[in-house]
Amino acid sequence: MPPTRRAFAAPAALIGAIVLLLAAAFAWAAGWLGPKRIDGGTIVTALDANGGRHPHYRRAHAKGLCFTGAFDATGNGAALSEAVLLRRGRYPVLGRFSLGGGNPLAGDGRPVFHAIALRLTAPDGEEWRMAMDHTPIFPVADVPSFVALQRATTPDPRTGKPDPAILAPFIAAHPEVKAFQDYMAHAVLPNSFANATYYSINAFRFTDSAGAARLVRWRFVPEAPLAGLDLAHLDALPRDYLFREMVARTARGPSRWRLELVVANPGDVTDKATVAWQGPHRTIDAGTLTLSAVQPEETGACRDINFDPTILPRGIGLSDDPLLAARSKAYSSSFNRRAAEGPGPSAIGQDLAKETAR
Ligand code: HEM
Repeated sequence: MPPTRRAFAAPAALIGAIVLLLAAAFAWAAGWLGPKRIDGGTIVTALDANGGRHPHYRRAHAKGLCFTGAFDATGNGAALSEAVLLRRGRYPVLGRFSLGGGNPLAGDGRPVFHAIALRLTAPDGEEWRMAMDHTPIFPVADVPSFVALQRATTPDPRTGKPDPAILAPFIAAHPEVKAFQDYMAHAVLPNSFANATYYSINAFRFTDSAGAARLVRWRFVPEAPLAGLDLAHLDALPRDYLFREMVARTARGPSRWRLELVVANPGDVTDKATVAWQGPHRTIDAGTLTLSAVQPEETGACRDINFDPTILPRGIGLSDDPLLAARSKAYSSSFNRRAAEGPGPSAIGQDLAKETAR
């Protein structure tokens, strides 16, 4: 019996649906559908526009100082992660202190991130790279908001300050920024790189040797007691005060921090860097970071490296926080630009060179 028209219509509709589905899948994979992805170059161009373009330097945290030291792991971190670097032992550390902002010669008296970047290396060459700020939270939680924040806070050339006509609508559309503003308004701005607590801010997924996974944020807590800069007279601070203080302090002896791993409680927000974890948490003392020597970027090993926080050892992985992937591509774009431009002289290196020439 010849097939009816109806019998032909059914497979034709099915084939049509499959073709549509494939076309949609292709469009999604190509980034034509779904949430618009922002590439690293766009993020870095927004940073350049905000801070003024400073070729040769990091597009954020441009002013820095290298250091070397060691991490002595207690072994307690093995309860959360199978990472070799959390097993009891001593591991070499390369690090970099920096201040937020894209101007490598800006003064130190600014209410900006005081920051540390670390690379811990295991005997088999495995690495754990981190970049941390002195605040437990970040102003925004996703990449479009980060780019919008750069645009909204770009100084107006006429006043040197953000244009209120652009900033006000941004703040209104981003109520999450308020938590960070409140934190900065009340927090102590450390008067030394050595007495700041440095926070991972983003959560990471730790997996132990039995395969159990937990979400963790961490912080490096200083041995040196916290003291603050005088917020009312930041302008009066000598240009390289914080960096020189660290050079002088290290000549007198090492600085130390305890690494605390903080495990998320059920219900903690783990995909938004704008939200702090409140109340008691299981906290593990994972070891001590000891800084023993500092070097200007010209002679240290921290300048020509990308402290991409997604370079992680086995046993530590990414959480669902979208900032992590964004950071990786932005750091990479910044690194590629500055690597192609060649390095420039650092603030503290210029100072030391002048002093030794005298
Ligand atoms: C979407 C969010 C973020 C973007 C787009 C971003 C962007 C950047 C860029 C472009 C650099 C320069 C990288 C290089 O040239 O090597 C940088 C450096 C840095 N960032 Fe971020 N960042 C973000 C979030 C964060 C967060 C949440 C933290 C703190 C937990 C942080 C801490 C740092 C530190 C410490 C450095 C300096 C690293 C070094 O010394 O090499 N950033 N950031």
